[in-house]
Amino acid sequence: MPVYLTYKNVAQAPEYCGKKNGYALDDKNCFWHTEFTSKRYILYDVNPPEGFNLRRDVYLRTSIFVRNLSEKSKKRYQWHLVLPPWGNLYHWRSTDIGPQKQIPWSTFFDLESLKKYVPVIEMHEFIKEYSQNSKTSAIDRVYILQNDEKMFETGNFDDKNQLVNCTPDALRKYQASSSGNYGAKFWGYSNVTANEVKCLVYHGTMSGLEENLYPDIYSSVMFDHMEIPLHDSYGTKEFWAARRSMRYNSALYEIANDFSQKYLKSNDSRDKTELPMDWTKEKSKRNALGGPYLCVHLRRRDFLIGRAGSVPTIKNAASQLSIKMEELNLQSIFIATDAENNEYNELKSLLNMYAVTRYTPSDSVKKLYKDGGVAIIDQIICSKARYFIGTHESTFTFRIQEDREIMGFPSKMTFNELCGIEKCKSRSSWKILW
Ligand SMILES: C[C@@H]1O[C@H](OP(=O)(O)OP(=O)(O)OC[C@H]2O[C@@H](n3cnc4c(=O)[nH]c(N)nc43)[C@H](O)[C@@H]2O)[C@@H](O)[C@H](O)[C@@H]1O
Repeated sequence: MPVYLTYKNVAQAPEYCGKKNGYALDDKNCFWHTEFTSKRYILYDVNPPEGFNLRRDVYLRTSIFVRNLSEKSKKRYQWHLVLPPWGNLYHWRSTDIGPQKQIPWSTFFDLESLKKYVPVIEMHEFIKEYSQNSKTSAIDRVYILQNDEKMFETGNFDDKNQLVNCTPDALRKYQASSSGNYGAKFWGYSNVTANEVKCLVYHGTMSGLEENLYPDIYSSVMFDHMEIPLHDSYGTKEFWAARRSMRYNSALYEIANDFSQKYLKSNDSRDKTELPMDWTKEKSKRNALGGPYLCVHLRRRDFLIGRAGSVPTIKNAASQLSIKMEELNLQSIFIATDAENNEYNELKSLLNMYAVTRYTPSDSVKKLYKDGGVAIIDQIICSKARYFIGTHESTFTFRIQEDREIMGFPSKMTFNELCGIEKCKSRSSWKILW
């Protein structure tokens, strides 16, 4: 992609640029200066093992960063955030629904809502828009962000933003071709390449990345390992505005609502869980009642190994849930879980004095919305329960808690966790700010 703005002023354009109608043509590709002259694109990717719900948090950090860039640049540049397609996540194990890759954000989220916070475009739109007449979209510069490994040795925790030589290991994914162009198979697209790849040791918050953008030179910059920069504004009004813009695909709400009406006697208007269509019209409230059921998010699988102390046995979970059900005088329990069937069945039989249910998607729902969509349906159902109890330090649980904060539940009905086999750990409760 040529650097449109640099040569927009013909007087400044190098001699070797062709000139036409008072504008300069790019020397390499002879692309015309068109309406894209001030468009700038930020792309990003995340460490492959990270799960769906941490990735959603990385999106929040990045969207706040891009929105701030737009505000600072005062229309000189139109900053756009390119949404990295979803795919190949470790936890998405269903094999009967075809490959789960290059999934656009619109499968899971409502793009119009996201756009009310920051201009976003899907990767496939970017490829079309950016490549113009060319066969490939070459991102101008890619930064591979790296942690400062020496920080703990030296005890120096100052912010860091330092270009370093890339090790062959860091560059493994970015093989350079004989033309010097890097073809990384970005998200599996063979027509997306990079002109330059740099390694950057980074320690600090998102806003510090700005000094690496050089928008007069580059029109597209990508950051790999975007999970490394920290939030500038975690828990602030700005954070919550970005979070509120993350409404789900309306079809997922419909599926979740149909299920809760049918099996959990839930109804938005009676349960006071209605929200305005437009998230910017939402107002602070604490009167949500929720449907007459308790929802538990029971995280298993890798948590049983990596976080064995902070998750309960099935027996113990059942006993914690029965105590709560009695206290709340409820009859129905909804279980959101990644547990194996035998664990779910054991829990269900231990709780046989209650109506225990979980959401099982039809084949067509699975095919259309994949494992990510099914996870969101579980999250929506939990977000509307009278009482929610989650799993310690699961980002899946955190996202449900945030949705409940937005809907206006009393905090004590939301910030609850199952105690693990060791002991109950202290809970975090990040309350909404308006
Ligand atoms: C400690 C870290 O924890 C992180 O997990 P954690 O935050 O729970 O949450 P996630 O990062 O979302 O990863 C968990 C994934 O497992 C599935 N999953 C978990 N619980 C449920 C559920 O109740 N219903 C459905 N439908 N699916 C569920 C779902 O695909 C979800 O994205 C891991 O991603 C990291 O790799 C790491 O292990």
